[in-house]
Amino acid sequence: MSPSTMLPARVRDSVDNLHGFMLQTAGDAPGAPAVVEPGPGGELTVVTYGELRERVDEYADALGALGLDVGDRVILESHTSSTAIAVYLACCALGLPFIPVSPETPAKRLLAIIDSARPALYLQHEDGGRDGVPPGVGTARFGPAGLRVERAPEPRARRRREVVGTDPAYIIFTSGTTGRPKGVVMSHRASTAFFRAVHGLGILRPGDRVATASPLQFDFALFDIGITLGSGATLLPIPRERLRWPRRFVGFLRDAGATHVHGVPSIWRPLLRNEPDELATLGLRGVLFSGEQFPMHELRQLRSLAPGARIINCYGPTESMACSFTDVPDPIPDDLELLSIGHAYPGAEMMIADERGRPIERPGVPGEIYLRAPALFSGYWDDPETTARALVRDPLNPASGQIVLRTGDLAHRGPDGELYFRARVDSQVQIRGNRVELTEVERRIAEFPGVGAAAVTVADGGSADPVLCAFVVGAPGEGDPDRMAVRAFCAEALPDYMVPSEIHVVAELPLTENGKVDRALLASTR
Ligand SMILES: Nc1ncnc2c1ncn2[C@@H]1O[C@H](COS(=O)(=O)NC(=O)C[C@H](N)c2cccc(Br)c2)[C@@H](O)[C@H]1O
Repeated sequence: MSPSTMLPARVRDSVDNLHGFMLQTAGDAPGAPAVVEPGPGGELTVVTYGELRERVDEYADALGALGLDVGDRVILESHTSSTAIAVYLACCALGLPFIPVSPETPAKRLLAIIDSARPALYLQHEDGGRDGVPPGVGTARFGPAGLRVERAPEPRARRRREVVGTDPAYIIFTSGTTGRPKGVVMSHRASTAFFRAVHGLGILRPGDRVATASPLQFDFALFDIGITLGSGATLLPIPRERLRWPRRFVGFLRDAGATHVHGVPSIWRPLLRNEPDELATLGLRGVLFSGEQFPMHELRQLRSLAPGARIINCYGPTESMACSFTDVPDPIPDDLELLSIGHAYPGAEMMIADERGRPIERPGVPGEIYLRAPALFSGYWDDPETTARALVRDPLNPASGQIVLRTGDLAHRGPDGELYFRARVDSQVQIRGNRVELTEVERRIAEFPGVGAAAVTVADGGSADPVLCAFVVGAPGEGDPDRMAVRAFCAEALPDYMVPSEIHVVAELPLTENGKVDRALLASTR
């Protein structure tokens, strides 16, 4: 059933669209809880699927009245919330590509995104603090009372009639290495195909309560929204300020009755260090992590504090949403040094190939991961050259016209064909003429008994070779690791050019907006 807008229906139930996919439960069980979030007074309130659908219809009517055309972009500045989800699904129903940004996004970066995406409308919360949105972009505020337009979008020609499955559903702007933001465009067909395939893995079911830790501008958040609502489960957006206070983080999980926690590995570091006993009493049934490797000591500790929980290692770039979901073994074998990223989700396939695109079959030989899947991004916004480097002809059958994704990640195959992530292709450096994978050095340092997590960067060595710098935090419950002992531990297993010249013990590792370890910042602060 499409929203009751004044316009003729733009989306038919038979056409792939995230709106229909995520609200099917609203039809089956309107009374089921969709989102649990702090209300105006801070107390936890429940928004049911039926209430969510009503909000979506209200926002679709309000947005529909602005005369926007299919394909006109809408930027939403918000944390994850039932209102943000209602705006997101209303945009899907009207074919308005959704661009999420978080309130923490710096003004300069936001202006770069606006300059690139040329949105029709900029939406922020009723009491959002953003100003200075350039003229030419409509502005409005949303809240429980609905939508309030401040500056109407410019009138535009209406060329489109229906939302088509290959139309963009959302655009995620990631911080491109060149500093110019890269917009990853994902279509309705790709994202619904992905969620349908992943649904078969049985990660969630109705009644599960999923605490989501990622900011809205990270596709991890859109994944959590999609897989939770698509499974008829309940989403618990973790208030941002709680993530930084372990006791309040655990308190939220307990008060909201979380059964599952989804987030990048780094969200666990403060909890494991400061509130292990509280964590152990939560009775979590599932943990899903993605975005970076989970340091082995920390993962072992989490495993012991959530006995019986299904812990899933989810690997994949935003350009594909994800490639694989691999269960962490329970128990984790003592001699396990490297987590597998397994095989692609059902209906997709990962293969590895060398620099010249020749497939690699032999176990242990590293190569770049290529993904064959129905759920690939449409391309980078307004950047055909970079797109052509990522969406390439199938190396196995170039003549076929099939397009596969070059992930930019290095991996090798294990004995049963399962993959092991090694590094980003662009994170390899040359030290004294030797190729060094920074991730390999990090992994070795993180094996040292007293180290909880490590990050390795290269600092410009001036005229000489780049200098390997390691930043380490102590293992939970341990003091500062002995730097000389760490260095000796590296020298036992790594060639001398891979032994860090500098080892800095830090209280914590700095994180990016998306919660990953911020290596660029570490490299610049040495
Ligand atoms: N599990 C791992 N082990 C190791 N290295 C990982 C893992 N997952 C990623 N990465 C790295 O992060 C890169 C990608 O970064 S990204 O584009 O910001 N996307 C992400 O991080 C998040 C990713 N889209 C995602 C998040 C949640 C659910 C789904 Br479904 C998909 C990958 O190319 C890898 O280099």
